[in-house]
Amino acid sequence: MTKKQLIEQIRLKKSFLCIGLDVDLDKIPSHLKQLDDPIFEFNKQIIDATHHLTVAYKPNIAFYEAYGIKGWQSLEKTIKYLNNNYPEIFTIADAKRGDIGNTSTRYAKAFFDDLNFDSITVAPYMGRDSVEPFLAFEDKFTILLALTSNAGGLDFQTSEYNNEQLYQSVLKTSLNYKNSDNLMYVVGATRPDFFQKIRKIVPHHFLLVPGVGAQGGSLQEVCKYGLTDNIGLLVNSSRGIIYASNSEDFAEKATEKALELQKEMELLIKS
Ligand SMILES: O=c1ccn([C@@H]2O[C@H](COP(=O)(O)O)[C@@H](O)[C@H]2O)c(=O)[nH]1
Repeated sequence: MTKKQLIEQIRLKKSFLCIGLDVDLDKIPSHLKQLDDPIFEFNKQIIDATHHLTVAYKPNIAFYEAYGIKGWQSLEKTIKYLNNNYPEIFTIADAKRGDIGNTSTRYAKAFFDDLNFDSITVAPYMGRDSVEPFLAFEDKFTILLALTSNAGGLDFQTSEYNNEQLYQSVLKTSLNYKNSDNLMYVVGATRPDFFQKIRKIVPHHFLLVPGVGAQGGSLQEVCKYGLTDNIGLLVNSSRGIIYASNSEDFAEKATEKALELQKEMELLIKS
């Protein structure tokens, strides 16, 4: 998918919502657990119930790897289901990869070529040659961790380094990477005070913003400085939507939660 197509979808749906598919078998409704592939069935029903309200889905790969080969098969079925039935949806593999160049290339092939995700999250710590192999893929996006939502994110990301904080250095340095137009950045919704500074460095790049919902981040606060003329945000909620109920009505309840966020987004886009 191109950035232009993503922006068109945001404008069409009046939504910059990303729904996280972080499936935990201990949390899904019990009636699904008797099925052959409960993870895929859960995802399918969540996707069918929410696709009109969201522009992106973000399976966090850890939730699939945790179930071994069966989990990986559920992931494959989920991304195929999305690509076949809702090709307009932007897909994010939240895998947080990155390694020496030839290994990064293999990660990129796995997620972009084999699984056909539109984007992947990547850790910036190993630098240019660990990130550029992902950026080499046309119409695919590399979402670099900049300032994460978790408490420990401040252990290193705000440390001073060459008279600036490490996350600022990640943003500035990565803008010089080859194909840096293919970059997006992860910035936690729990860090609203940083958005103004971040937008000074990356005024046009998309930010993937997790931390609304279960982690307590505020959509309004994120949008105050995060929104751009082309929206420039994908705001993620995982548990707050997919586990709104653990009964037979889980998909309806997910629709209700997604609709609440979409309506809030619609107002913010207008204002
Ligand atoms: O800084 C980060 C980076 C990634 N995440 C991931 O996003 C979702 C958030 O889930 P919620 O249930 O909405 O809290 C999850 O997959 C995280 O691993 C993040 O939270 N913060």
